This record gives sequence, C-alpha cells and structure tokens, in this order.
Amino acid sequence: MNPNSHRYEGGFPKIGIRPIVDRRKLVKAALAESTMNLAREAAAEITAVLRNPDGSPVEVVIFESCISGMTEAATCAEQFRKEGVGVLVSVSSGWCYPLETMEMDPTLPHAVWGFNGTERPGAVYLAALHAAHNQKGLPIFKIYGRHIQDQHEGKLPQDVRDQLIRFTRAGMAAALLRGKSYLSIGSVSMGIAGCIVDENFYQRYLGMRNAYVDMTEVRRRMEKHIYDEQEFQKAMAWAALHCKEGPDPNPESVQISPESKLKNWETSIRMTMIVRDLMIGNPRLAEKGYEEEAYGYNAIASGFQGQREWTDHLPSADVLEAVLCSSFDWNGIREPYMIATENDNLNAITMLLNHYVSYTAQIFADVRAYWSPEAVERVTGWRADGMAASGFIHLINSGPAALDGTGEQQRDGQPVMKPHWEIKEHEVQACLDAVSWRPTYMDQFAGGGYSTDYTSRGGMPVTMARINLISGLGPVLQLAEGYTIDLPEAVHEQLDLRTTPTWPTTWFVPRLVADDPVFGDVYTVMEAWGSNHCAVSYGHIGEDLITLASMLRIPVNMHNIETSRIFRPSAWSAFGTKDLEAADYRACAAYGPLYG
Ligand SMILES: C[C@H](O)[C@@H](O)[C@@H](O)C(=O)CO
Ligand SMILES: [Mn+2]
Repeated sequence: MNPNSHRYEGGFPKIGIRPIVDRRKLVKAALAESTMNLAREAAAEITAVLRNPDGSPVEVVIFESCISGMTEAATCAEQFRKEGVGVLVSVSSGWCYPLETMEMDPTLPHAVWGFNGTERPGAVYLAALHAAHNQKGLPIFKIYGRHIQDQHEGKLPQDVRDQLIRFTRAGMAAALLRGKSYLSIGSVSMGIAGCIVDENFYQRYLGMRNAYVDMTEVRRRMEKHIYDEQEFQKAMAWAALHCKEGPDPNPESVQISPESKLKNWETSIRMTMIVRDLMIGNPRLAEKGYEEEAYGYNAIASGFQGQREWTDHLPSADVLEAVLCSSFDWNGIREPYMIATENDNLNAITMLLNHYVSYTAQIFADVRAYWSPEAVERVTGWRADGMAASGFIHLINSGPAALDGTGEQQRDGQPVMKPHWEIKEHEVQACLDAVSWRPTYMDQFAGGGYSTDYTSRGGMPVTMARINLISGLGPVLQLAEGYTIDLPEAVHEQLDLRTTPTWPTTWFVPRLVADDPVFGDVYTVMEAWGSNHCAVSYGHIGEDLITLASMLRIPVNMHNIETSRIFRPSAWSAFGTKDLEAADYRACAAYGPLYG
C-alpha cells in the first residue's frame, strides 16, 4: 500500500459550466443546441489541459440544459453544490436576462464567455451581465473574443481559449485550498514573523483551517514506533542507496561518529514518515491500533519549526523537508508535498499557490544576497556577463528545496522541473545523483542531521514569489519572473563557500523592465523583497498568480508581468484603468477577503 495514495480520498473540486439562453420559444429553439456546443467545446479544452494534483484530468460538469431563468439557475446551483463544483464558467451566445440567469454565490470563482457573434447579442449579454455582477458586488471574469465569429462556429478562438484556461487554472487553485488545513508542527522559529500563524488570513482569504501539533508528537511517535516499520526499512535501504553522504564541513573535533550519523539518518527518515502521516494520515497506523493517529490533519501544507528547540538536540528536519518537497521518495514518483522549514507558513502557502498553478515541486529559499558585478569581480576576479551582467541573487536554504530544483529533469534538451506525472525514473536518479547529503554545521544545528548540497542548473525559467502580511493592509503578494543561471565553477565555489555551502544554491536573475522602480535593477528586486524567504517555482507563472491573487482578493505589490498578461475580474477596471496596481489595491479593499 502506497502511503501517499489516500492523499485525496475526498476527490477534487470540479468545474461547472452553465450554458445560458434566451427563454423566448423561437430564440431558445434556435440557440439552445449551439450554446450547449459552446459549453462542450469549453469543457473539452479544460479537460485537455488542466490537471488535478494527482495528475488526473480536471472534471467538468455541464448543466444538463440551458439556463433561461431563475428556476434553472437555482437548480443548477444546487446540482453543482452536490457535485462539488468549485469553479464556474457561464457560456452564452445571445441575450439572456442577466438578473434572472446570473449565479449569486460570492465565493465561487466565476467567468462568463459571451460568444462574439453579431447574429445574436452574446457580447451585449456579457456586458449587461458583468454590469449586474458589478452592481451586486459579485466580481466575474469576462471572456470576450477579439474577432467576430459566425453564429454556429463552435470552435474556441485562441484568445478565448487562453483566458478560459488562465481563469480555470487559477480557479482550481482557489478551490483546492478550500476546507483544507495548514499544519504547524511547532511554532515560531528563531523570531521569524513569517512563522506566526494568522488564522484570519487562512480562514477569510484562503478558506482554510489551521491545525497545530507540538514537535514532541513527532518524538512520541518515534519512540512508540507509531509509523509503518516495514516502510521504514524500505526507506532506509533507499536512502543508503541514493542519498550519497558528502564531506562533513565541521572541524574534526566536533564531527560525530559514523554510528551517530547512522542514527541521525534513522531519525531523519522516521521524522519524514511521521510528518507525512501527520499531514494526510496513514491507514497502516490503524492496523497497529493507532486509529486516531491514522487520521492525519487533512493538511495540504505544513511547516516544521525545527530551530531551535528540536535542532539543538535532535537531527534537523532538512531530510524530511527535502524528501517530502520533492516529487519522489522510496515509494516512487508522486506529487510533492509543500513543507516550510522553520514553520514559515507564509512561505508554505506561497509554495502551495505556486504548486497549484504550475503543478511542479517548489524551491524554498533564503533570499540570501544580491551580488553586484563589481562585488563579484572584487571577490573572484570574474566580471559577470551575459544574463548575470547586472548582478544576480543568491537563493539558498537548507531543507525544503525540492531535489527537482537540481534541474536534472529535461524537456527538449533543456533543464526543467516537471509535473510529477511527466517525470521519468532516470530523471529521478539524475536528481538524486546531483545531490550531496552533507552533515549539518554543528555550530548552528547542534543536533546534527543532513542538508542537501546541490546547485540548480542555469537556463530554467522560474518565478520567485512570496506572500507577506502587512499591518493595516493585510496579505500582499510579490513575484519576480526570471531565470536560473550558471556561474563559472570556480566563481560558484568562491561565492558559495562564503555562505553555507552545504545547502542547495539557485543563482537567480529577475527579468528586468526598463525604468521600472523595482525591476529596473536586480539590486532593487532584492532590496524590495518583503521577507527572508521566497518560494521558487519552475515556469513563468506570474500571470497565473496574479489571476489567483485577484480571486482571493490579495493585492499584488510587485511584479514584472506585462499588462497584456494580466487577467483580473472585469470590476477591477471600475477602480481605474490607467494604474492597474492602484486599481488592484482599491478593488481588493472594496471586496475584502473572498470568504468574507
Ligand atoms: C542556520 C540559520 O539559523 C538559518 O536557519 C537562518 O539563516 C535562516 O534560514 C532564517 O530563515
Ligand atoms: Mn531561512
């Protein structure tokens, strides 16, 4: 039994499509079938592109007939509620009485595609409907194709398809959060404010719950063997085979014995299994008589405090964080978990949002330093050139940097981080081979443990993001699209040795934007970063994060995304069309958190 397999026993939210038509008999007769066809086209596009976290196609439910008035609208809402629909798409090709056919649930992300064919006033309905939604405080996403289509042309134009996918991808991310938990194991680490759990944020913006377990629970389960001992043996064998131990960075005098190191591996592997079981439960524990422990906390993200009450005398959580955040372990290839070191839950949630729109594993990193070309030349003699010519940012943190972050997976010969369902076994091996498991620095982690030492391959398009909580304002999202870069080996060594070289490094260059107050210079991107941590996702997902943030009513305070890629509810334009950032703030403040 794969202990990851029951992770989504409750299934996944679905996307509901609401075909809408004018109820006048002759008009309905003329349009109902073609409107249903538009709904089917949209459904086919969504299921072809979007995936659930386990890699299965997102399920789309089309209401069985066209909605032409309040009765059908109510019947559809009730049917969709029973089906677990979490995202709505309405489709129309003619005029359809907005106030009588609209959906009123303020918590369901909703887009409307008004077919742009002049034979019938689909676009007029779309405009009137969005006016109704805006008057009633129910923002929707408007999908209006640029080019006129012929009435019975069933195909989705590319621009309609792009907006439909961008909306439903973000809508699914919002729906996947709803009702799930964030599990804190421990509390605030070393005075890091990002570790403070703000239940108001989780409940009102994300629709999530907060669970708390003291770190002593991990110790209890270790000491009482409340874990699957067969799996433990399998995991230890896997680690012995695949987790190559690298040089111990500590002075001889404090290096621990091989026997103690083996014990540290055993403890680290037990911690890994126990934290996973705490998050999602494990039916095997019930078989051992631990029915309560078998439940888990229905957690889609968690954080392990670690420092210092655990790490001062027990192995650090680097192994559990690195293994669980990766797309594979001794049980094979699987969806990565979202785990924050130090219980920096704001970073864990950022990892989760990234993951739900990108489908890939995430790199949790300290935003360690900006290296100017001048400083690099002074220290190494090398003048940074190419993409590094304006300097670069050192992203590095022990623990939850997924081993996928090595960049050893490939697509078309390029380094990538893939959704787990695309990863090949040989790529898993390549990721593992690129990692050196280094004994941790005893001066900081007196309890020992192992960190993952790797360097991300350059040439990957990535997005660095972070949610920050600002007093008097609430949550804000910042993001920077850019690329990982390679440094000459000797330069990397010199710069890395100045830091904590036993940790995973990603050299990052944000995509610069001329004359932008923040993205005009790599230095200001670092200087404007709102926290010590960031979550790095594969891919340029800034547009998806911006759409998702608007659904949750989280303003975006910093991004380098072109205006043409920004897709937010149509009501946002009522808050200003010249300054989209200001409009975003005003709209989020006006509507407040998605769940009230
Ligand atoms: C080892 C140090 O205590 C690190 O944990 C510290 O530099 C951090 O990563 C803080 O986020
Ligand atoms: Mn850190």
